[in-house]
Amino acid sequence: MKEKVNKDSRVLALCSQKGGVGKTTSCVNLAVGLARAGKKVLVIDNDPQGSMTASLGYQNPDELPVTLATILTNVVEEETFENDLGILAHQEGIDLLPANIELSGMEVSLVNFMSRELVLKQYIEQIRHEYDYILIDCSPSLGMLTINALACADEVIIPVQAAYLPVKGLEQLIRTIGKVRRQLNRQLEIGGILITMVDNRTNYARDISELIFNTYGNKIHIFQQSIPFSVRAAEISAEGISIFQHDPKGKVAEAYQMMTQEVLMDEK
Ligand SMILES: Nc1ncnc2c1ncn2[C@@H]1O[C@H](COP(=O)(O)OP(=O)(O)OP(=O)(O)O)[C@@H](O)[C@H]1O
Ligand SMILES: [Mg+2]
Repeated sequence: MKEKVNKDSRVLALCSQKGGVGKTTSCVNLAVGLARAGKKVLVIDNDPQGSMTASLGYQNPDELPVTLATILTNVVEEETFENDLGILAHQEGIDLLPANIELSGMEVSLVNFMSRELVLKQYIEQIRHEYDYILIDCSPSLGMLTINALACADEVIIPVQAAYLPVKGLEQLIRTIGKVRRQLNRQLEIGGILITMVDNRTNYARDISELIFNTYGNKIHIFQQSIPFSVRAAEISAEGISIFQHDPKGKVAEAYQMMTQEVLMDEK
């Protein structure tokens, strides 16, 4: 049977060099949100910490024999491989390409490779027809792995934690995205800033949200729906499931559901 060619697949990278802002949590919940809306979704763990891999139930990522590092090595060495190599199926209907500490070696070994920024892109081009959405969870750095994600993404989603002044870090990230757009990937767009961990009881969180809207609102899309702070969100990584299964009636599930709708509305 001929495979369905999906020309409209979207590749979204969740990216911020600031650590702990909710990239992985948002990647997991957006992915499951999209799957619940009937989309075929692959998440790629592009972080040697393997946090998303652990969050999706593989608590010891270092024991996994085939990961993103295997795939990238195959691409570099021009080995042919099956599209489903290394893909794990999660109980909530999404596919996962896991990562572990082995990926940190790629950061170095890619440097000597000729098309070092386009290694992940080669893989994505091989598999993207099989998915509606491919989500890439980046590590908190702007190193070679993150550049690889930006070089193959259609859009970047930038989670920003509503608890500190993000302006400086954001400027650097936006500059990097501009550079990648000019030099490597003319399609790249900023899909939006997602404000996370909002504690509505504090004025501070409200001030930060307002500041982000005032500073960037006229040039970058900011998701209308922000993600509230809740210990329920922090619990999911230990459970290996999304917020939709862990606390389906809670405010975080509702927020990710609404945010997912915003992503779906942007489909071209
Ligand atoms: N809405 C939320 N409310 C409360 N805690 C949250 C929320 N979202 C995420 N967390 C917790 O905050 C921490 C950081 O979140 P997460 O791992 O998603 O961030 P990250 O940007 O991927 O981090 P890193 O930069 O290390 O990859 C985690 O312990 C997570 O469980
Ligand atoms: Mg993370």
